[in-house]
Amino acid sequence: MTRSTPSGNAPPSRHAAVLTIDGVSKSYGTVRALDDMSFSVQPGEIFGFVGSNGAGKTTTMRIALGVLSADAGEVRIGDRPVDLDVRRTVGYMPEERGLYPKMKVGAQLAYLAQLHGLSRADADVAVQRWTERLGIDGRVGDTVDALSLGNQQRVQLAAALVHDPAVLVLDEPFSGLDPVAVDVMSDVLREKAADGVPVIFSSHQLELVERLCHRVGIIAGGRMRAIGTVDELRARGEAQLVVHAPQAPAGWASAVPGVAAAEQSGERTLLTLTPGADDQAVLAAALRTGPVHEFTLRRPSLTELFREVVTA
Ligand SMILES: Nc1ncnc2c1ncn2[C@@H]1O[C@H](COP(=O)(O)OP(=O)(O)OP(=O)(O)O)[C@@H](O)[C@H]1O
Repeated sequence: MTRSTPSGNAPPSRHAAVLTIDGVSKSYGTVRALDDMSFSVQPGEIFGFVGSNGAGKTTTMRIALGVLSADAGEVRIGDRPVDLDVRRTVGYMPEERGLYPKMKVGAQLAYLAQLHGLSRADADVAVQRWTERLGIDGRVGDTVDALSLGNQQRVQLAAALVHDPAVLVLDEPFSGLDPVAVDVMSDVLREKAADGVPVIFSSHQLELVERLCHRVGIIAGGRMRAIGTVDELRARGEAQLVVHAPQAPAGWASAVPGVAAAEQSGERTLLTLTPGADDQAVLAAALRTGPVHEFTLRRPSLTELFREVVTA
């Protein structure tokens, strides 16, 4: 029996494609929406794309799908530029949504699956599978406009998934979903990623992004301002310490080396450290004032980092 090794000689699966945005620029008239945007999303990676309103997220995603052309730069899936054939392998959820309101849910999903190359029989199986998974199997006979907005969004996600895409590009897929639907959507994205699909989605729900994404890109003014795992990004932010030293006199920390700022609140002090500061020296200084009941390193949340990055 022959068996391929994990690192081995097996042919790459059809999902093993990197999504690469390479030096993409785009202007609408005089508005420069994207300015030399570059990043890539690996197979199996969930990439969160965050930025203020108008930062360029939708423009990037539309160019990634090939529905909008770039002025400069290129998008590739694997080593292939995005053309019509490659587009059919992408599952896309547009921000403006794109369903036919008067068409029945089941028929519409089957039609979209066939547009992406599935046979009628395979399309029916996929529609059954994804409507069940997304909790809308009871609505397949209804027209889209008879559904609530959240359920329309579930249909929209089903539309992005019915053809078993090799890449998922989702523009604000979580907006307007109830907490149960958020959980279902999150599970689906994790499953697709575990199956080797590169997943990119934009969102303003930063706690969700922090929880779900392997890596995050923060964009502002059409440029990538920060990119990395959440831990990497948080490590770049200012380190802060919460110190509970009840006998410490006011101003005890101001002369401690490595302390850039100190803010006293009752018996606790919030210290902002200079880069590379020795927290153990700070602990020793705190202990010289008496007992220390709490000494906690605090890193900024993604929301705090976001504010820092987009206002810089
Ligand atoms: N069709 C268009 N015509 C003119 N300007 C546009 C067009 N589409 C987008 N823009 C401009 O390009 C910039 C980027 O917009 P884009 O929609 O990509 O941002 P976004 O990050 O998706 O924002 P949001 O979070 O609000 O959805 C903005 O300044 C926007 O006004």
